[in-house]
Amino acid sequence: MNQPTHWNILVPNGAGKEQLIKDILNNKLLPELAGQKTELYAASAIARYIREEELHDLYVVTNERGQPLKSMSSGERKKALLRHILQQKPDVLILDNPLDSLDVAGRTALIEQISQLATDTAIVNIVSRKRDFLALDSSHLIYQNKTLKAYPGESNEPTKRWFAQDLPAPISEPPTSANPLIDLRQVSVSYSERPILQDITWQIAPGAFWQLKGPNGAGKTTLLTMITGDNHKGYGQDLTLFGYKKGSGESVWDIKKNIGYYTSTMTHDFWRHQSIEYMVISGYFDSVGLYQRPSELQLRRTKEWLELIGLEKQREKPFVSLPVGWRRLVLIVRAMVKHPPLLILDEPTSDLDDENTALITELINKIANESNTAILYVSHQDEPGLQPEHVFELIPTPEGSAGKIL
Ligand SMILES: Nc1ncnc2c1ncn2[C@@H]1O[C@H](COP(=O)(O)OP(=O)(O)OP(=O)(O)O)[C@@H](O)[C@H]1O
Repeated sequence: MNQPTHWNILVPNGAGKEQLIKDILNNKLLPELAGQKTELYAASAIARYIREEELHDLYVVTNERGQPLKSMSSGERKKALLRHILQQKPDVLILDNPLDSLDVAGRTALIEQISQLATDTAIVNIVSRKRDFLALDSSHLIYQNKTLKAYPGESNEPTKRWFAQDLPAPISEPPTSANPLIDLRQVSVSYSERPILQDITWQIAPGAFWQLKGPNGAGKTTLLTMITGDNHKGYGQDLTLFGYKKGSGESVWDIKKNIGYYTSTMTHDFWRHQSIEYMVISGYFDSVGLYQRPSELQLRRTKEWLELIGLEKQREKPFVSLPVGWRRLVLIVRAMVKHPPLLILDEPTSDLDDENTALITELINKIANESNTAILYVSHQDEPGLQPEHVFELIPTPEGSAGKIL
C-alpha cells in the first residue's frame, strides 16, 4: 500500500478556517482526497454531537463510563470524540487545532496515536499556531486569501508592543475589602458519588496573579464554579467568597459584583448585534441584557479603554465585525472595566494565532502590573508570555483531586 500524504496547515485567525474545512470536505481544496472516507476532529463536531444529545436524546459519542458528552469536561470530550472517530476507520482525518484543551498527557497520547495512524490514514492538521504542527512527513502550507500556499517559515519581525497608554482608573472604590478574597477550606465535591475534588484548601489574596492547572477532568471548571458561587455543592462547606460565608444569605450579585469573567467560548456566543462601545460599557453592569443609562464617568472611562486598545474610532462598529483576537481583547476589557477584585480568565489564548496570543498576553500582563485586581487564569499549556506569581495545581487521586501550590 502507498504511504498516504499528510498536510500541516497554518491558518491565522480571520483567514476563514471554517471555509477551509468546508472546501476540503467538498473537495474544492486538496482534491486528491476526493472519494475517501473522511472524519473531522474538531470542536465544531463536538458541538454537533452535543446538539444531538440535547435535541434528540441521541448519545453517539460517550466514554468508557457511558457518560454523555454534555457533562464531560472539555478534554474528556476531545478524547471521547477521537475514540469514536478511530472506530470509524477513516481514510482521511482532518484535525482542527487538535492539541487545544488537552493536558500534557493527553497531547502526548494524541501525538502518538496520530503518528501511528499516519501509516495508513491521510492526516490534515489545521492549526492556529506553528508550535502545533505535527512531526509528520508532510507538506507545510499556510491558508491566506482563501488559497493554500507553501508555508514560508517563521517571520523575523521584532515583537510588536500594542499598548502605550496606562490602564484607565477605576470609577469607584472596590466592592470588598476582604482579605483573602477567596477562602476555601477542605472543600470537596462529588458527582453521582464519584469524588472530583477532595479537601481543597486555597486562599486568593487581593492583587495576586494565579494560574490554575491540572489534567483534563481534574476539576478545574468545577473549582471555578465554587469560586463564582455558581455551584450548589458549595453549600454546607467551609467556603468564604469576598467576605461572605457561603450560605449566610448572600445573593448571587453580592458575589458577581466582585468578579470579571472571561471564557473563550464567549467570543462566539454572545452579543452578536452590539457595537464595540456597548460591549465595553456593558461591563459596568452586572446584569447582562438589562441596559441602564451609563454615567458620564462610565462613558469617559469607556473612551479611555477604547483608546488604550486602539478601537476608539471604530467604537460604533458591530462587535462581530472585529477579528477574533480583537473580539477577545474587547471581552477581556469588558470583564475588567469595573476593576473587579478578581478577574477570571478561562483559557484566554486557546484557538488564537501567534500574533493574537501576543496581543492578549500583553493586555493580561498590563492588568497584572497596573491594577489591584487579582487574576486567576486557567490554561492547559503554559503560555511563555505569562508569568503568574503562583500556581495551584489539581492532582487527581482515586478519592478526588487534591490541590498543590507550586
Ligand atoms: N454535571 C456533571 N455530572 C457528572 N459528572 C460531571 C458533571 N460535571 C463535571 N463532571 C465530571 O467532573 C470531572 C471534572 O470536570 P471539570 O470540567 O471540572 O474538569 P476540568 O479540570 O475543567 O477538565 P478539562 O481540563 O478537560 O476542561 C470530569 O470527570 C467531568 O466528567
